[in-house]
Amino acid sequence: MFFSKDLPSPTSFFTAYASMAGYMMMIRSMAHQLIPGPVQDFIYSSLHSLLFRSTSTTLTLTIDDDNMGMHNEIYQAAQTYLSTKISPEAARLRISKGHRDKHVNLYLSDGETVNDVYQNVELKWRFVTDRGDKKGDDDVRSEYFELSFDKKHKDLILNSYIPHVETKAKEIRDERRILMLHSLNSLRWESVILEHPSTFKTIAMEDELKRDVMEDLDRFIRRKDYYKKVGKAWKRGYLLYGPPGTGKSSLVAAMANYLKFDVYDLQLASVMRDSDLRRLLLATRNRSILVIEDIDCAVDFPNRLEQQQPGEGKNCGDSQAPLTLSGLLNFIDGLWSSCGDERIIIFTTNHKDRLDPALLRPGRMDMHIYMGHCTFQGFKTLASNYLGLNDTTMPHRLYTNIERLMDGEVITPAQVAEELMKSEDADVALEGLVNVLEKMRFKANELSPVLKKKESRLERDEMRARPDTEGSPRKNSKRIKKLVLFWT
Ligand SMILES: Nc1ncnc2c1ncn2[C@@H]1O[C@H](COP(=O)(O)OP(=O)(O)OP(=O)(O)O)[C@@H](O)[C@H]1O
Repeated sequence: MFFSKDLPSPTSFFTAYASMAGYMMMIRSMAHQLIPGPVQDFIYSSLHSLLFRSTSTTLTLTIDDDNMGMHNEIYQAAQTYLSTKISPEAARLRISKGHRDKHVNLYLSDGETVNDVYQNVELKWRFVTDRGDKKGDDDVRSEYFELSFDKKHKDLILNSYIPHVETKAKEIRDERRILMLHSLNSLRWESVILEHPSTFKTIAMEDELKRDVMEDLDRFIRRKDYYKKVGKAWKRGYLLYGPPGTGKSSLVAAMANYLKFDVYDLQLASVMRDSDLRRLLLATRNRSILVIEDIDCAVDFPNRLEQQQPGEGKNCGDSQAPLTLSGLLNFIDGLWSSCGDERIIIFTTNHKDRLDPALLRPGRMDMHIYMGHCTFQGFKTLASNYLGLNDTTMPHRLYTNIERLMDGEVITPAQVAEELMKSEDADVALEGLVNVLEKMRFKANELSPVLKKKESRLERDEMRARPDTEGSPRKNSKRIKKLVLFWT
């Protein structure tokens, strides 16, 4: 039991307190002078973690944009992912727009937070701008995200949530991506926005072939690690062949839209030398499709060699050497494909039989795709595109007629499209198509097999006697058609 007479008097209490505080101040200022700053920080942080470690259940990951001098892909992914999760209450946002962006992009600004939920786990993102010790010195500024969540979900977040953020970010980027068409102008790539409407949904092709092509593209995109493992460059080659107007260019555009890849339209007729080709190919970007159209007539390689001036090098390794098919193929298989990722090359031709065997040998083009005349299935796709006729509702009364007349040998999809565009009234447009089909079939039946053979031989001889050159009207009209096609 205490008696009030045992307690110190207020005067002696305050005297003891004052001298104690004095000692503390003295120790503190001595510690400041004697112990170096970093050691003090270490002591403070150790004490802090000792005192508070056991009480905190939150884990905070910091994600900055530095990965040993390279970009940190998680930071980039977080930035894109969070831009779609910004709350309407956010008070400060950053705004930017690239020259290829259609819309402005919004990003979190300093101190702004985003709450997210993943598999019932609550997460909190915060964007931090750290200006370092020197206030106002922009050079020492670092920016990073903080991701906080309950510690017990650490494995889920690292192994499942972060990959989820990366996948979502890729989808968002792909969706936002503006495709470009690069064409040659005076041996330089000139770029315009590629807004071609063709997709795998709108293209008239047999369903099975369409599925095969899409699966092949998907597999190619998925297999980055596989290509690395087997030591092959991550590239894929396609040869599209078939008569004019069967959709080869449309398929190129559909592939570009599907993959969100830019298109480089390499007009070989304007490239005369190996060195120019190398420079142009090395200037192409990843995630792109290189198209060489009409390869059978675009590159008259034997003629180029004949045109070679005396004294000009003949070796394809010589930068002044004229372009040769083997030079082109070797370069595409070698340096070009190994110095970039996700490259696709497409050759198109109306005459596969005229191609150099070097192009056709196994392993050169991974997939040969035949684009043929319009089948009834292809017609239904076009009727849906142009007239809005849906296959699942009651078929149009003329469908039976059209199916009988269209056997995949008489009319091209381009000709069908032309007929369907003549009227917005489905009855009128389809009646027009039936008339055209009947005329075509009549003409085809009229020609006896002997006559047909003779006609195709005559046509072939005529083509041989009139080789395509850069300035020929046929070539020019085709090129103009292509440009119009791409730019509309
Ligand atoms: N398979 C198809 N599916 C949808 N539309 C097609 C198809 N084929 C042709 N078309 C239509 O016809 C037009 C011309 O087709 P496209 O240029 O793609 O054919 P192509 O086979 O590349 O012809 P060419 O061999 O003359 O270059 C396209 O703009 C498109 O409207």
